[in-house]
Amino acid sequence: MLRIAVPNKGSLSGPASAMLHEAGYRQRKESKELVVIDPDNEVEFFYLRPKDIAIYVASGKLDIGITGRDLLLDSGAGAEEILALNFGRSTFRYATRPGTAAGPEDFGGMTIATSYEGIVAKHLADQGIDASVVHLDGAVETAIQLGVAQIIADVVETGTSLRNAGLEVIGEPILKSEAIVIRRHGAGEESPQVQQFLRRLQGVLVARSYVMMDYDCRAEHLEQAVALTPGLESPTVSPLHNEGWVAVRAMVPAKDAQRIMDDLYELGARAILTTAIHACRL
Ligand SMILES: Nc1ncnc2c1ncn2[C@@H]1O[C@H](COP(=O)(O)OP(=O)(O)OP(=O)(O)O)[C@@H](O)[C@H]1O
Ligand SMILES: O=P(O)(O)OC[C@H]1O[C@H](OP(=O)(O)OP(=O)(O)O)[C@H](O)[C@@H]1O
Ligand SMILES: [Mg+2]
Repeated sequence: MLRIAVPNKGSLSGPASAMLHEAGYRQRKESKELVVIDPDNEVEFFYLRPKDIAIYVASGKLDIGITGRDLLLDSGAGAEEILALNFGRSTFRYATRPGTAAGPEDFGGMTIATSYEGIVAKHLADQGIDASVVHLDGAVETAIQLGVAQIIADVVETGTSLRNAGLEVIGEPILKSEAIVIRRHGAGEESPQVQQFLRRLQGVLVARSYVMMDYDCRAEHLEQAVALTPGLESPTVSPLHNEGWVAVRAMVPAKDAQRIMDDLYELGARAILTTAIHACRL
C-alpha cells in the first residue's frame, strides 16, 4: 500500500484533495477524517498539518506527500521536490512600514517576525545580516503595529493582508512557492506505485491546462496549420472525403486556444472546435 501525506487544513488542503479526486483517488468526506484507505488503488492517505508533512516523508514512514515548496524549505527536513502541482502559488517576502528599511541590507539590529523561521534565518545568514528572528504562528502582519518586530517575512498571495496592515513589500522575493509532491531525499528510483501516482497527477495537470482542437483545412495549408498546432508529439492528420482537404487533431494550451482558432480561421481552416480533456496519460 502506497502511503501518502495530504494537507489536512489551510490553503493547500481543498485543492490537494480536489486534485487527488480528479486523479481517481478516494478522498475523505469530512474534515475530521485523518486517514482514508483507497483499496481499489492500494493507497492510504494521511491528512496531516502541511508544516509537518516534510518531516513525516523525510522519516521514511510515508512514501510521498503534498506540501508547499516554502514549507519544505522551512522544515529543513531531508525531503525533495519531485513534481510541481500548479496550485497554492505564493511568494515569500519581507514587508514593513514605509520608511523603515529599503531592503535586507538595512535589517542590521532589527527584529523580524515570521512563521517561517527556517527560511528567514537561512536567508539572513546567506546575506550576512545580523538581525533577530521572532517566531509567531500567524497574523504576523500585526507584529509591527504591536511593536514585537520592525519587519515581517510572510507568504504573500494577493497582497491584501499587507495593504490592510499598512505595510509594503521590500527587497526581492525570498522565494516563489506552489504545492509540490515530495519524497525522502535520496530515496533512489521511484517504485512503480509512485511512478503511477505521479503519472496520474501529471495527467490532471495536462487535462487542466490543455484542450483538444479539431479542424479541417486545405492540404496545401497543412504545414502552416501544423505550425500553429504542433500538438505534444505531433498532430493526427486524416483525409477528408472532400478531396484536397484534411482533418487535423492536436492538443493545444487552453490559454492560447482562442488566438490559435483566430489564426487557423485566417489561414482558411473551418469547423474549428475545442473539447475539454477529462483525463490523460502522456
Ligand atoms: N493566501 C495564502 N495564505 C497562506 N498560505 C498560502 C496562501 N496561498 C498559498 N499558500 C501556501 O499554502 C501553504 C501554507 O499553508 P498553511 O496551511 O500552513 O497555512 P494557511 O493556508 O495560512 O492556513 P492556516 O494559517 O489557516 O493554518 C504554503 O505553501 C503557502 O505558500
Ligand atoms: O496576500 P494575501 O492574499 O493577503 O495572503 C497572504 C496572507 O494569508 C495568510 O494568512 P492567513 O489568512 O492564513 O492567516 P494566518 O496569518 O493566521 O496564517 C498569510 O500568512 C498572509 O497573511
Ligand atoms: Mg496562515
